[in-house]
Parts: sequence; C-alpha cells; structure tokens
Amino acid sequence: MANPKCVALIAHDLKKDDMAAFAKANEAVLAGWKVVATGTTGGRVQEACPSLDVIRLKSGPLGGDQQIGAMIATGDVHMLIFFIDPLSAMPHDVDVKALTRLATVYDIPMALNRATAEQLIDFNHP
Ligand SMILES: O=C(CO)COP(=O)(O)O
Repeated sequence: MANPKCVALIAHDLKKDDMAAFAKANEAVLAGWKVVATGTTGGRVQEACPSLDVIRLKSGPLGGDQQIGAMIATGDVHMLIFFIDPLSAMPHDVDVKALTRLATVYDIPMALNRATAEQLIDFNHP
C-alpha cells in the first residue's frame, strides 16, 4: 500500500508490558498500518513485533507526546492507541492532556486502555 494510514502507539511505564502483548497479538493487523510510537514504547513494540517497521519518536517526557500531537494536527496520524497509567503522577502530564485533546479536536479514533484498543483495532482496518 502506497500511503497506509498511520497509528500512534504509546504506553506509560506500568502499561508497557500490556502494550507489547497487545502489539504482538495484533501484529498482523498492525502490519497494514504505518506505526509510529514514542521512544521507549516503540522500542518495546519493535522488540515484540520484529516484522513491523516502527518509527520511533522522542520519549514522551522529552517531547514525544507533543510530536504525535503535531502529527495529528497535520493529518499524519489517523488513530491513537495510548495505554495511560491513571494511578501515577507524570512530570509531563500537560503533554498527555494536550495530546488527548488534539485527538479529540481532530476527531480521530483514540483508545486509552486495552479493552477499547482491542475493539478499535478490529473495527478500523486501514
Ligand atoms: O511518556 C509517555 C507518554 O506520555 C511514553 O513515552 P515513552 O514511550 O518514551 O516511555
């Protein structure tokens, strides 16, 4: 496919095992997408799914969330799967909020937990 749609994958630290397992279980579907991710999440997904070509941006706290937000604003990210940790304080909480806000502003499908992500990935084949 010349211009596959792009999905962004992000997970907070306590959710990274979950994200790696989710990506592995859905590797065949994700192969139909262009996959971008924040730095550390991208490393875990790449490790779990060697067949994917994961584009890794900066780590979340260093601007990765903002990079993905900018890609949503320019129409370069079409779906967001973000396993957030609702029980830990984050130094970059404002970035997380800005990212989920932009996903809402631009009305792209967004999953903030695994249960929703499983539904979304089935429903939204590129
Ligand atoms: O902090 C994050 C999202 O807010 C994720 O960033 P990393 O994937 O680099 O850990």
